Amino acid sequence: IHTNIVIIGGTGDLARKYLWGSALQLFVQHYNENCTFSFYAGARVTQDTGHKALGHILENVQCGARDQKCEKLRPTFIENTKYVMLKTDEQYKELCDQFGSGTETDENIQQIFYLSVPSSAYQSVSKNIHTNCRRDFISTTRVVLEKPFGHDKRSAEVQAAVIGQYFNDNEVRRVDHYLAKSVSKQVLSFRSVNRDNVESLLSNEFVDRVEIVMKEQIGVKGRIDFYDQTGVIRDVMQNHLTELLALVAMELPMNMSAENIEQYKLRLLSQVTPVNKDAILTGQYMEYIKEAREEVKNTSQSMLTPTFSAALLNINSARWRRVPFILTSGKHMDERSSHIRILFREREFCVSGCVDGNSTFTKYPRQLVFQIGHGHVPSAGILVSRSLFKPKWPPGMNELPMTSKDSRIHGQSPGDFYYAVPTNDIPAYTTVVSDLYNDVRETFVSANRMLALWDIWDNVLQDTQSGAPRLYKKYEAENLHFVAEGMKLKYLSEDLISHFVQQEESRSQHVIIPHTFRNRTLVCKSTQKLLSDLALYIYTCALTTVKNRGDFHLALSGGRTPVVLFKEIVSNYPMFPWEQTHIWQVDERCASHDSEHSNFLSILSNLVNFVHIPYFNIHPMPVDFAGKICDPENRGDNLYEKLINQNVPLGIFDLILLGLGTDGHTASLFPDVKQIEDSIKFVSLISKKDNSNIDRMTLLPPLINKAREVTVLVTGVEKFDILHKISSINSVTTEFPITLISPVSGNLSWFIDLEAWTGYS
Ligand SMILES: O=C1O[C@H](COP(=O)(O)O)[C@@H](O)[C@H](O)[C@H]1O
Repeated sequence: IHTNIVIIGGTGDLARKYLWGSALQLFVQHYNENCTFSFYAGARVTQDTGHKALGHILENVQCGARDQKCEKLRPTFIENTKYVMLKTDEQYKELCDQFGSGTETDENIQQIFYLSVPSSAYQSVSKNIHTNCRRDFISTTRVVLEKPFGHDKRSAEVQAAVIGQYFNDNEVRRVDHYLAKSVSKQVLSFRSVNRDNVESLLSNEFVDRVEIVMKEQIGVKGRIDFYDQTGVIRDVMQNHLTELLALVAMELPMNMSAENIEQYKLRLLSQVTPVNKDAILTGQYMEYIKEAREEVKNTSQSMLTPTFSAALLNINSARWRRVPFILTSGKHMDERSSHIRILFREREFCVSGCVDGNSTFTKYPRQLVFQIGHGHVPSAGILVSRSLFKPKWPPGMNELPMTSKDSRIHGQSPGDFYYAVPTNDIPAYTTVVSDLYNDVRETFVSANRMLALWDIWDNVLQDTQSGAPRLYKKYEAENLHFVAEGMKLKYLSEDLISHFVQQEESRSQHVIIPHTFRNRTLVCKSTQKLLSDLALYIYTCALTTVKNRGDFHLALSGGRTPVVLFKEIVSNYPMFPWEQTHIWQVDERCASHDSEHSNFLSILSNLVNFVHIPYFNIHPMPVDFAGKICDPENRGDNLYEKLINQNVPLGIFDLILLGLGTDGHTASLFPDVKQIEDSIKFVSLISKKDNSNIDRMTLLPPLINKAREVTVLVTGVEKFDILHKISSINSVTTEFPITLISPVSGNLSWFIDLEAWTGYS
């Protein structure tokens, strides 16, 4: 077998820190004359720059102490590792053309592409691989993806669908490196060899609570931009911690095949009740906002980013009902520890001679701990309270006496535990790469599981985005102690720090963002995040509409705001179904199409010119008849109405993009203009002049309100006042024409940036 491993993003951080070292280990483990490898680091920088960067990385990829086999093979590994510039189709093709050369028999060539690149690049990289690297002689193709797998369920589905255009499920591997940690790997084996003791104990009859913890001492300085979009919930709780929960809580199959394990995990995840806003707390370390100011332009989102969270999860099954699973994770915590701690209820009561350490009586608490990483133990391993039961250890675990400089470990003295550690504590990424090669499926997250994980967290993410997290001091997070009351979590003490910091820095105005505005959906985020969400919304709507109805009729407004949105769509969605999309105009100025005032010119030069859309799918408003601009005799408005009736089924647009003026106008429906009340017509000329003193043509409310989706994009501080005014008007008034917009059976979604929402830039 010859295996080609391409690490795309091969000179980046993850590759430098973990992947190349793991690749060397893989090579040392498997290389022989029948099992050969070529490694490639792919990136967008030039051959020369990339080659130097890779050389530098490989110099630092070293063997373990006294690993002679590795020392001997390391030079061959380096010889077989090359840098390739991967930017264009040709470069991908040239790379993959090399895969077939050599002495191997044709059917024994594998290709593995590790995408160590931002997830926004997954689509274009996947397309390049699919287009240029599919060959008959390749027996196996794998693409490896790192999280984030979307930022909510919907985007995760879109990401999966996009990747699914190029690779089938069997070819895709999604990495959660917590599944590859040596102790995580032993959880099911431990449960299995102790089936008789443990399985009967793991239930609501005996378990008081389960704590799943990932505390880190590092912060996120240098990564604020990423972290503002992620926060601790998306970064680790939705994936690592919930995966750990599944490992301890799933039913244990008799036959531990990969398929069974997957099915049992999916069943368990479907029984976890989606996290509710009362069952989650968030915090932020105090320096975060300062770091954000140095790293990102707009910090209005940063104020809301959680760097700590605690959540109470419930499993709706006979085995686990009413047992609280408490998940906690934070940056800049007092210690580094990741563990699953199962605490059992007390059922025995001491009466005499019960002093700790002196008595043979059961010690409190009784617990089973999977120490996944760090903590106060000498090394990651499994701990069982001696008073619980004497465990058997699965193959690959070594029992050790517990020694520790700390007098208490998880609340017990070290000697009170049975303790075992993995014989080989292999770094997580070494296991990831090895399991990738050996096709060990349990280490990776299937598409179904990824979506099941989102089902648990999807709803609550919106809620946690709207309130400012409680502030805490670095390494001293006493302010975050919390209490579980029924199904709710509450902080134990008053929030004194936030109050103090607000006074000090007049920091935040505690932005409250509800789910709705004027009784319709509200999405409110930093400008960039908002634009990318709206672009994704339009893309998803286009895909679904094309799938269900064949054509996608999109009506676009003019003005400056949509221009940035067009750019977002053009650069992020090369697979947008333009062939099936029809572009219509919401409104137009009475000016020739090559005039700087023309909305059509703006749509043309910022969108249409960058995409492959059939010419006859573009429908400009007819304002210019051989130089006669908006001449009433030409009846351009009637003509456009007719065109719409002929081309848009039932005159129902699939999506209309609107904006909002500071005076409350939308489309070219200006305040108190008589035509905007016309209840018969769909399109009209508007004689009211705006600042530029130019007449307009516009779609009218009866037509707009028939649409399936209407989105109103509102950005910038100058929109704060008008939003405030219309927020409390429930009636329809021509004083604020936006109030006339209310789709009859379609959706109306407000996309408002934080500047417009708060009035602060
Ligand atoms: O996935 C992630 O994990 C790391 C922590 O990993 P560990 O193996 O050192 O426990 C975390 O720092 C990072 O934010 C997160 O994306």
